[in-house]
Amino acid sequence: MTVLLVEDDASIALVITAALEAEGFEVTHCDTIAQRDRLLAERRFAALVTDVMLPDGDGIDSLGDVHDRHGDMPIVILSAQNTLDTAVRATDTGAFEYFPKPFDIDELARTVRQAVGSASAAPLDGEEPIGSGLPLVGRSAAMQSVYRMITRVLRNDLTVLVLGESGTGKELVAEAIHQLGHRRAGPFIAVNTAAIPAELIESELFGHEKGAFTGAVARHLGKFEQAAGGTLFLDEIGDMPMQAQTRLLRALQSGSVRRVGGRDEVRVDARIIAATNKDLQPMIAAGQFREDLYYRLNVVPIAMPPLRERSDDVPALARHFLHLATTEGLPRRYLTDRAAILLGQQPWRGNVRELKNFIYRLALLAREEAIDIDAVAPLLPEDGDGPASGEDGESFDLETAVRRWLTSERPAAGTIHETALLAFEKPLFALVLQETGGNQVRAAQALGINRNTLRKRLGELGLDPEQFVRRP
Ligand SMILES: Nc1ncnc2c1ncn2[C@@H]1O[C@H](COP(=O)(O)OP(=O)(O)OP(=O)(O)O)[C@@H](O)[C@H]1O
Repeated sequence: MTVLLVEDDASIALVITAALEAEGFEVTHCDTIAQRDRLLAERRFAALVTDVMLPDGDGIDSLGDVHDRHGDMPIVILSAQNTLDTAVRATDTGAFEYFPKPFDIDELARTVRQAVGSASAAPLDGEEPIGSGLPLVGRSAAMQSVYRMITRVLRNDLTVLVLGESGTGKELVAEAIHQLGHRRAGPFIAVNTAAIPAELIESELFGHEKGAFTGAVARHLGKFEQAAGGTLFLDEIGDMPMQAQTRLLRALQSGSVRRVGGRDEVRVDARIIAATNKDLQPMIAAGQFREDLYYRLNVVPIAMPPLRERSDDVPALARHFLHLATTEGLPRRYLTDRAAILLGQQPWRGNVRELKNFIYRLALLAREEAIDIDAVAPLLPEDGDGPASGEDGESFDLETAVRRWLTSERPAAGTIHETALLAFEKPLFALVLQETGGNQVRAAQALGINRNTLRKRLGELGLDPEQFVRRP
């Protein structure tokens, strides 16, 4: 993957090139806006990194519609003018990140890597490898705040608390911090504290000595020790029993653990990332979560937005998962824009996890290579809020009715239009006949069809006009 670097200061360009190459990129370097535009017209780049003050103009103002034309190419802007104005102008271009000079060169390189990772859900045109770089997909403003927070903790060992509803990607964030951070050579150990029986939590986390309790046939290293040199991810921290919370707090405070049944304190060298989908504040108030533990863990909070608050990420996520499904042996499929929009309108109460499962199901069941709304709609959960309503209530009702019909009938692909018209005709004719009191001549006139056609269709649909005749 090649990054286009526009920087007229040769020494800065050299340093940035080295850092980007260390991140695994190839770099094409140029000094001017004119060269930049020529290169952009010629080929695709994974990202554009540009200075602002260039010999032939302003690197931001000259961007014009570059972002529109290269929608999936992140733009990273470097500037010596640390004014709010430059920052705002940079953001207006759709830039992924704005770096005031002087900046941390490694952070810049990682941000580019991350930006490319997040843009990697580009349409399946086969040009951009998907899944490289950061595994997190989504370029919404909400996710950019998340990325910014991630970049801030990569070079330190500050404890991170990832908060958010189930399925929003909390574990993925923990993995990203580990993978991109300075502990990446060490292990990433994840432990779901909610899944371990209360009486086993301590031995799971801190280990036990041989004979510490019945069944402890050998010494066992706990997760803290297993994570030495790496990262320990404590998931579902809000579900931890009180006693284990106390032990955990002690370990965090002292920086050491004692194995169950052991005497010695063993120093721990693990970066701690905790996560929960619980709202800890009320739990603290109710005495269910230790306040001091909360402050220990909540050094750097990262709040994961629910998917419904960043629905502009849904199409990219959906396409990303379709691609993943292909790599796992499911047939190659792609989403039409209409289908992607329909997906973006769903509430996704189970967040990204629900969307992911849905897309895998879709990839499995869709018969056509192009997945359009007719393939999506029948699989949508029934309790979904459905597409946003139109201005007037009636069009909304109709849309809902059609969607319900699609869900319940599930007509075979290739027959939907015909089946839908048949399904629609019957109640329509019945209603009009009801209005005309079974008078077929007036009904045909109102419908604007030939009387004989109406009669024939009524026969085919099994509708007896007699039943609508009003009797005194
Ligand atoms: N931004 C994203 N880009 C790509 N995949 C994502 C993203 N967010 C979540 N996923 C995927 O969605 C699934 C759920 O994510 P994850 O397990 O990280 O959620 P979680 O918030 O930890 O959930 P829980 O609270 O239930 O443990 C995973 O398969 C993950 O890979």
